[in-house]
Amino acid sequence: MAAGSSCPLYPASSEMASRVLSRPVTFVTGNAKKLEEVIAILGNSIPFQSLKLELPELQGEPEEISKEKARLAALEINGPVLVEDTCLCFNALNGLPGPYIKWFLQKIGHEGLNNLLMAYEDKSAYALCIFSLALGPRVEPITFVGKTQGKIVPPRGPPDFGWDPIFQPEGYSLTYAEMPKDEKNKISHRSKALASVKAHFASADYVFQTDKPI
Ligand SMILES: O=c1nc[nH]c2c1ncn2[C@H]1C[C@H](O)[C@@H](COP(=O)(O)OP(=O)(O)OP(=O)(O)O)O1
Ligand SMILES: [Mg+2]
Repeated sequence: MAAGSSCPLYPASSEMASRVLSRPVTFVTGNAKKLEEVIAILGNSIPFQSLKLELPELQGEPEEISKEKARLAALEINGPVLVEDTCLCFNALNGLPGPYIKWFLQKIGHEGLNNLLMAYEDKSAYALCIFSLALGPRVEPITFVGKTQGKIVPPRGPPDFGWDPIFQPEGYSLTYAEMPKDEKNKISHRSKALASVKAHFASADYVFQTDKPI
């Protein structure tokens, strides 16, 4: 879903409806696994490049955290950027750990996350991905949200990406970690959000001046 904002772009000429971006969008993340998935899901649909950068993250509501990341990234890059923030939300805990999942995972691991739900019958959870696109440093970011419902289970599958081993999406008997990558990428929070990003680019009619030096 795109929470709208006006586009700041400058038309190439007054007659042209297309919007010209000075260069391809830079996807900024410090997480190589996220980047792998974004590359696999986007394919050639949007011209983009990537930059590995650890951005400071606000505390607060997921959408604001993601937007603020985009603002900081756009300032850093001085151009169009795409970032995302991912949450893992436990229904029994009213959505926590949510955006703080990275720190929970780091400190208490898969077992600790399961233990958080020990006192509750309700093990349901959802994975939430919020992409923010900022077309430049002075432009309000636009957000795109993807959500996948599931439940928290004892870890199964390779532990190579975050909380994948403990998240079993609804309607599946495998955890994200046990699924073949292309299967996860069909149903994941990230692919749902990226479907909206792609739709936005398909309808926005941007023109990329890829010949310009960065
Ligand atoms: O599909 C996923 N499957 C499993 N784990 C995942 C997934 N997506 C993010 N994760 C992990 C990474 C981090 O521990 C936390 C989100 O935190 P988040 O701030 O969004 O990611 P990050 O700091 O690793 O990268 P970034 O530089 O883009 O902020 O959940
Ligand atoms: Mg982060």
